[in-house]
Amino acid sequence: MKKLTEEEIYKKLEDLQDWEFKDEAIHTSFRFEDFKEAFSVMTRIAFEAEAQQHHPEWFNVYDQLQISLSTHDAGGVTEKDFTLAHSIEKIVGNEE
Ligand SMILES: C[C@H](O)[C@H](O)[C@H]1CNC2=NC(N)=NC(=O)C2=N1
Repeated sequence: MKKLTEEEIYKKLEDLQDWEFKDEAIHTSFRFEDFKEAFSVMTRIAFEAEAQQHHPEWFNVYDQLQISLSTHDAGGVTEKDFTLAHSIEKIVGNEE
């Protein structure tokens, strides 16, 4: 999969709320009601990641979840990262 240019990445970020491009990856963070809510969302994301064969780098403490997406083989951000990002937004209820 082809690594996207910075211009392409910034254009695609316009369709995602609260995601940013930094260090060859796209990043976001969420805060939930509690740990149960956070881990429940993480479980749903995990199943979707498996289905897409594309997996998040993430960090969770209690009700907080930080997510970074990149494509290792490409050494940067590809279409696959944006596909998973939009799936994550749907799972958390920010997108239809
Ligand atoms: C073979 C398998 O599809 C690859 O190793 C996948 C697995 N999940 C992945 N996830 C992410 N985020 N980036 C990758 O490059 C990647 N590669």
